[in-house]
Amino acid sequence: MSVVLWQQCIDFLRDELPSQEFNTWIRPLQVDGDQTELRLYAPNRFVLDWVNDKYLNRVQELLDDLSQGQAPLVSLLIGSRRVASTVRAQAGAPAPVQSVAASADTVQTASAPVTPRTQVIAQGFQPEQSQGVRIDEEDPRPPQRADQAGPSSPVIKHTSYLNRSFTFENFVEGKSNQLARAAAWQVADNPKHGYNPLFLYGGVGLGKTHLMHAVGNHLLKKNPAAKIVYLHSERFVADMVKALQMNAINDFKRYYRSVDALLIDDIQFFAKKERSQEEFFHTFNALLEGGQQVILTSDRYPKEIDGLEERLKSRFGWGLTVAVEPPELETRVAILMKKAEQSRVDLPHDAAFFIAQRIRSNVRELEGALKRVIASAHFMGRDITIELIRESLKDLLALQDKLVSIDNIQRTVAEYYKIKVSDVLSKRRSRSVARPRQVAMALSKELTNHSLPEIGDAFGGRDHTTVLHATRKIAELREMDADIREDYKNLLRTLTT
Ligand SMILES: Nc1ncnc2c1ncn2[C@@H]1O[C@H](COP(=O)(O)OP(=O)(O)OP(=O)(O)O)[C@@H](O)[C@H]1O
Repeated sequence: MSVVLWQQCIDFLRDELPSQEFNTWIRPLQVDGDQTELRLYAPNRFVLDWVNDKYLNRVQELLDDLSQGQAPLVSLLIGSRRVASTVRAQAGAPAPVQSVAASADTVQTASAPVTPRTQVIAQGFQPEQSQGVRIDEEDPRPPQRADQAGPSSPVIKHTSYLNRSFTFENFVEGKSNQLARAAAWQVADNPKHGYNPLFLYGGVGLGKTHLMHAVGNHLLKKNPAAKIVYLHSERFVADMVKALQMNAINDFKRYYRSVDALLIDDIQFFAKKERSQEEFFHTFNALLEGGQQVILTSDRYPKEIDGLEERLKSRFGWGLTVAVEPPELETRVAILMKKAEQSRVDLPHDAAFFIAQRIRSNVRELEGALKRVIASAHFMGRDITIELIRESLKDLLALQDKLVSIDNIQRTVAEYYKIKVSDVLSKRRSRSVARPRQVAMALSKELTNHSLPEIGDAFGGRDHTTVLHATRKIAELREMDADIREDYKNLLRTLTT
């Protein structure tokens, strides 16, 4: 009964919270219980503390409302270990918190510290030539470390593929990546915390790979002998196929199970590759059981990756799953300033602001634009000014302007809210039309270089004060109303990528 109640409760939370928050904190909670008790299992302490702090009161309120005052006792636990608090949900009453004794745990174990005595970093597994193909699903031999693998071991190229410039120091923190950075830092600095696997997800070029490498680099700094393996998931698949062809699958298994930390990028590429998923599943389990750290990235939330086995999706949720969002304007400016500083280039603040205002899609594009500007300044022997930026990014800026015309914004908003463009332009004042119109005006102000009177004109000849009012109203609602916040974010993404 309490589980059913919980399902109803999360439906409300899904509506109330921005999807990133919901996915990070509420979705990973597992649940069981009976008439009198509802047990919520957080995958680790980080999630537990956060949920306890931020959402438990609301959960109690909802449960109380839904059960008409008959809410069950709510316990928050890590895995199956009772480490936190038991909270009696009572309508209208503040939540009393009592300590509960610890019981034996079963699930999440902390990852081991990086073990010394292994060679540096290898990008991937290189099988020796051998004849025939024999596929052993399970290798009965215990995993060996790469340096213990003996003369018949695969040839492992000890080449560093970690990008040494992707460090925490070079990573600019902002609202959009704060949580991901904090989680990555925890893993890097204190791998015993048990955030294993760390799963970072988000759109292209937003810093997932950078953060992943930052963890690897930090682990290496603490222990230069650690074996940190970074690779793209396509490389894992290719290695596996090669190992199968060369009858070296057991070496493959041993190799990947011998690492101190395995960093795999863009795991959405595993989708629909069943054999690779199978192999990865065993590797992943072996590493987790051995307390070795796993870090994964993907372009979307794991449960939303089509063609990925359920058991993998569910195991990814054992650790910590965090989103990296597109950076907001201030962070984009800070990133540009940082990159310019790294290149020892003098970038005036107004020039950085100008670029950041126009290039909004992702950090990779932002970096690309800055590189072009720096190259132009260098070749022409000129300082970086807004004029120089306009010249060197002419095509890019023209494209951006074209993409985000007021027209396009009106069409996109109308489509999003399932209303007609003519409604957006009309004088109708009903909420279902007026709010989307205000959103479209606010987006036009943010995404185009048109003045308030020009925007007013484009919206059926309205006064500039109406546009001003709309932008202020939407800014206020984005702070207070999760739906509008989410809508605005989705529309921004659609219009700028
Ligand atoms: N917050 C940041 N501070 C500094 N540099 C950043 C930040 N975010 C991203 N970058 C830079 O942007 C570029 C792209 O980042 P990265 O490769 O990590 O993106 P990604 O999210 O892994 O994208 P993809 O999914 O395409 O692999 C890198 O050069 C990285 O250093």
